[in-house]
Amino acid sequence: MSTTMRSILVNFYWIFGSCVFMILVRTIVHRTFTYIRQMRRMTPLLNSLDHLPTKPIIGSLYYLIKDTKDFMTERGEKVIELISKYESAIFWMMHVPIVSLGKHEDIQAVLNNSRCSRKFLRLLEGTLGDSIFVLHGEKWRRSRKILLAAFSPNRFHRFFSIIKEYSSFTTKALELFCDTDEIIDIKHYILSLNANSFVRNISDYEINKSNNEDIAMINAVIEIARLECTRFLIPWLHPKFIYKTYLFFLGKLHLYREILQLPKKIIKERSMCNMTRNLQNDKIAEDTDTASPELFIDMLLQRHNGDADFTEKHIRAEIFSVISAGYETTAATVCNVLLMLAMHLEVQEKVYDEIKTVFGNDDREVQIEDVKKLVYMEQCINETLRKFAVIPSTLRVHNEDIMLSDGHIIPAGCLIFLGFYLSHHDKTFFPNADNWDPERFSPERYGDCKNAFLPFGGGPRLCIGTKYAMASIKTQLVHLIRRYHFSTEMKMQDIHLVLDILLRNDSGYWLKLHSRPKN
Ligand code: HEM
Repeated sequence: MSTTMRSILVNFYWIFGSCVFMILVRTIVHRTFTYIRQMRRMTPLLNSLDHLPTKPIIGSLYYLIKDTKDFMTERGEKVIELISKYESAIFWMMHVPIVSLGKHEDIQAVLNNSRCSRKFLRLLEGTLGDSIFVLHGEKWRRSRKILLAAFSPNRFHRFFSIIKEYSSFTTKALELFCDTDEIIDIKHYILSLNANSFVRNISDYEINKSNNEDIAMINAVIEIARLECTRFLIPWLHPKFIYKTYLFFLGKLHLYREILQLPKKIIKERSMCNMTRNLQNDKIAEDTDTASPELFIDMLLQRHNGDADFTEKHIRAEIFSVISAGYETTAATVCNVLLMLAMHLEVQEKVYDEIKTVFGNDDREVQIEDVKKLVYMEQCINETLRKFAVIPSTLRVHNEDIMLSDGHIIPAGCLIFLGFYLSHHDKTFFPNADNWDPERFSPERYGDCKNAFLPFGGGPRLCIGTKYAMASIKTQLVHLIRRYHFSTEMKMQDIHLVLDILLRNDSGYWLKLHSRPKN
């Protein structure tokens, strides 16, 4: 290399290096000043709220780590233990203040405030991309409109036949363990039932059990939820670069590639299928262009065709988000209900009697009309969603001050933690809240606790899958309980709850299956 060339290169490196350094210093200085300015305004308002125990620098995180053998699995209980002592309180995740709300009036006031956003979820961009969870404003409205259309009750007929198909397949697969002494963890069967039926419902795609990639994506969703939660609790992991380095050292970077494989395959297979159909039949092509398509994936593809800004990346993000929001929440609820029924045999018999009343001695298929008639079963599902709120909390940010019911003010820009779990354990509405008692949701008593029961959130961002989830859970339970009587040796105190984005039971769902008398 000539000397001139070398000196040009050296100069280039110097200039480039200095620029990067300047940008870095500018960013740090800018962030520090913004933080100090924000804190100056926030501190007097925050000081009027109760404070969770805090240590310098590390904040309340110290109390989550203290006496903890495994931060990943024990933090759920610790967070709940810490914040459940207060109706509203402030806790510091290192330098970030978070206001925790547990009173339903306050939670609902924030949920109903359409100006509260989930900006913090930008953190999850790497995982969720530009999907409904991360979007706001007009883009969020458009995404929500598509999802509401895709999951509207007039499409339930199609959903039902798929859920029925997989439920009866699972019921048959469990035959192997019936009337044996074997105790099985039902979770794997229920997860697979829900993953398969959910993906088929949104896209017609069949998860290939022999294909490791499909299964890897499903498993990766669970692991990523745990990692993202750790990232949220430790603000030093918020910058993308640091988080990626952290993942690299944990050997977990591949998970983020894995989760996109299934959406990619779904899009490819569906696009090819639509192309073949259109070639074969021009009439169908016309229909797909004008009418509202049947499947969620087709709705996304239609939008993709008519909107240059809605790229394939957006479709992947939407598919991934809806799969992660839909299948595991529903599966966890089915498992929780089965475990509760196995622990409370007299309640299980009442549910069985109700199934017999609705279906008679007939082993006929479940119809949509049947779902409404399963009133007592719904009480059991609601009580389970109360006690084990699958989504135990959510977060919001607001750019204006908010006044709480007790007159305290949450300053603008502060992260707000909405504790559905705390509201579900409020003793004013749910006496003996630790007990599992479906009678709380009996028609006579439901009015007393309705407002404090928020398993699907509320306000403009109310869960889109509320009706779908309830119908799906009931259908699965009918198939299983009609065929098997469940028992367990597990006790309430054996259930170990782990918190990430969902609240999971980490101890498994260990059940024994006994056959019911055939009609
Ligand atoms: C038992 C099952 C389920 C529970 C407990 C549940 C719970 C929730 C909760 C609490 C929220 C509000 C989160 C927030 O306000 O930040 C939510 C939002 C959402 N849920 Fe569900 N969900 C369930 C099933 C489903 C299903 C089956 C779908 C599939 C369609 C779904 C799709 C969504 C979507 C897309 C949102 C975001 C809505 C938005 O931001 O506008 N969920 N869910």
